[in-house]
Amino acid sequence: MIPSIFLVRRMLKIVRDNEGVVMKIKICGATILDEIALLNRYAVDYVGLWTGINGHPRSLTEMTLRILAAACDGPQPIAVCVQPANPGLMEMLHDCNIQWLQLHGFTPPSEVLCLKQQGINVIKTLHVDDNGVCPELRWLKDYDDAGVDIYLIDRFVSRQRIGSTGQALPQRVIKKMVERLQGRRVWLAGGIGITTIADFAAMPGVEALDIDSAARHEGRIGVPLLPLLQALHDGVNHHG
Ligand SMILES: O=C(O)c1ccccc1N[C@@H]1O[C@H](COP(=O)(O)O)[C@@H](O)[C@H]1O
Repeated sequence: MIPSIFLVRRMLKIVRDNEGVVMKIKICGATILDEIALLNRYAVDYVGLWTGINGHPRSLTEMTLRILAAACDGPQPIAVCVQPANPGLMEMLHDCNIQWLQLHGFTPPSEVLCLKQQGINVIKTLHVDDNGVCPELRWLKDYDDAGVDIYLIDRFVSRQRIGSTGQALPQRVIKKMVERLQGRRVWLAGGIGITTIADFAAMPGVEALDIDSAARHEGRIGVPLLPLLQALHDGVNHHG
């Protein structure tokens, strides 16, 4: 049976109140106000808004970014980009009152430092393949020194398909990466869905789960979200 929105909100409050098993949720790639309204209602923690990604069907114009960010009532908006080269980016984020920037490309530590000096919170994606190879690890200390706030582990397939693979990394690879990142804030993305979310519900060292594909039905964030949150709640209870 599908629980009511009120029950889901109560469940999520329990997830958050239950010390030690809190798991935050980010839903990525909202493009319309109806999606933001749903994420507000379900008390999701973060909303990813794609911006400045040339040729991406869900990359937002500045005006839409501003409207969607302003509509976030609870969830914190995160601008998600691949190359933060646009000189007006920081001004735009400031105007839109967006305090978080997810760098999903191969931005070097020197550029991260520049962005940090302009006062934005940075989430740096770590591209990890199924063998556990992650090119950014070589510069981990430089990223730390540049001031990366959060590291996001995502499955890497190819430069032609840099995100939203809808496919998970092997568990042993995730565990090894989380160990390697010990002492840092770590988020996890890549194929988190209804059948796997419970496994990640209380994963030590992971602060938030980042979901795109599995929250969508016919391209829109919607129907699958409630069962996903229910499965997360069940997972928290199971592990707790
Ligand atoms: O989806 C994309 O095409 C994309 C483009 C630019 C930046 C990020 C992108 N996707 C990211 O992929 C992960 C997880 O996706 P999934 O749950 O495996 O479908 C998420 O962080 C998105 O921001």
